Amino acid sequence: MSILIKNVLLDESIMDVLIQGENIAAIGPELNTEAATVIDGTDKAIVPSLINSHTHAAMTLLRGYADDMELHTWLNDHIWPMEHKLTRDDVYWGTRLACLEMIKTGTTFFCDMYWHMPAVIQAVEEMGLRAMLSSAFIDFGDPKKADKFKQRTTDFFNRQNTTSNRIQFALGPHAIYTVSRDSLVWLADFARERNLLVHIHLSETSREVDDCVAAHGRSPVRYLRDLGFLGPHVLAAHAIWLDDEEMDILAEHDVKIAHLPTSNLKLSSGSFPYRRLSSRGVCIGLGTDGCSSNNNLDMFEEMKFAALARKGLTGNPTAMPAADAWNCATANGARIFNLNGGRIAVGKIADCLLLDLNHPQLVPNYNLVSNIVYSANGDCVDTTICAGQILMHGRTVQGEQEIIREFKSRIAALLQR
Ligand SMILES: CSC[C@H]1O[C@@H](n2cnc3c(O)ncnc32)[C@H](O)[C@@H]1O
Ligand SMILES: [Zn+2]
Repeated sequence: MSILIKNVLLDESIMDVLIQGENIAAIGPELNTEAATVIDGTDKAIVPSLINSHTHAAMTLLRGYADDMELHTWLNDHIWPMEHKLTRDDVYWGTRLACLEMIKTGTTFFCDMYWHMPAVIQAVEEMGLRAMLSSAFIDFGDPKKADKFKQRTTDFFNRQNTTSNRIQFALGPHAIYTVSRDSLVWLADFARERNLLVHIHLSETSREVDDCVAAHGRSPVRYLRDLGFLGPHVLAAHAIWLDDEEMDILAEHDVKIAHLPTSNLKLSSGSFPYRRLSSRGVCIGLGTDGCSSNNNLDMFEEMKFAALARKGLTGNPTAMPAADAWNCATANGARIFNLNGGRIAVGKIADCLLLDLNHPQLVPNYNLVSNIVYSANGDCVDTTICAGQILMHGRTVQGEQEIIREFKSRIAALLQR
């Protein structure tokens, strides 16, 4: 399968871009070649598609279900009781709706952590996206639950769960307050033996830090370091409440971070120390978190919130320039998940977007990155391509109506339980 995109804006120039198979095969001012599909790129810009570094996709099922409260009340009193009722089919349709929303807003890769993993895998396979899927682990300090999750994790990684090369798997210990010390050590060893990424919520609230100091005599980052948990394969979601030494520890261990500005603002979790981490060389990706703490999956909004929150919370308008927000959502995400993408160049994976340069929010076009971060939203995406497959063209995604219909019927059934 080949796609030729003619006369498209790439950086400052009008180019033709040829996609062959899953990769970008050629770029030039006028490519003299044939292709199975030809797209007119006039008045479109080609950019890399967006990388959502941390989400819980099926939480589309809980969009708007519990708002305007802090994390622990939100989780304990509202989200977890409701998640208890979710079936495999709920998660399947919740993830399909999430994938639809991501395709429509220009995201082609997401890092997920959720329940009912086979349902998530099936949804991602069918929707054509790429994903890193983290197998959830929560034992609440109960040895019986710990044994069950260890067995479930071992079985999961001993099976072939997919034949798709678009899907990778990670370990997903939820957080230090929901996973016992023994299990964290077990997971650290398991990750090293099998060369897996470990994805964990970390230092999200001041309460998490206070509770950790009370229980373990040290802060969350020091606790994980002392357990031998930290390393370049660790992805920490949030990482807000850090002192200088903890930032040094994260940098020394080359821990990766998913920054989740909307979730942090909505749950009033705290202010992310972007400059102090990035100046230490820590690789920071951007994510939405789930749809109950955001409440959507639009990474364009996320870039804007990231840049604006930094300025508002620090009083410094240079705190996170547009180019930094863009890099977090593209090249940094590619580095975290080991994707040969994050930019448009020959040999890179064909994960890209065509933005509609006639969309009112993209005119005039003095600076495309400025427009993308501060003006655009997901509606400015005309075409979404992942692994050389066109998932949306002219804002049409195949099967969209069926997904919305089935999703709504799952919600009706869920409310009867
Ligand atoms: C183990 S599956 C993932 C688990 O995480 C919950 N969750 C969603 N958002 C957050 C957050 O910001 N901090 C901590 N936990 C969160 C989600 O509801 C699932 O139960
Ligand atoms: Zn989360």
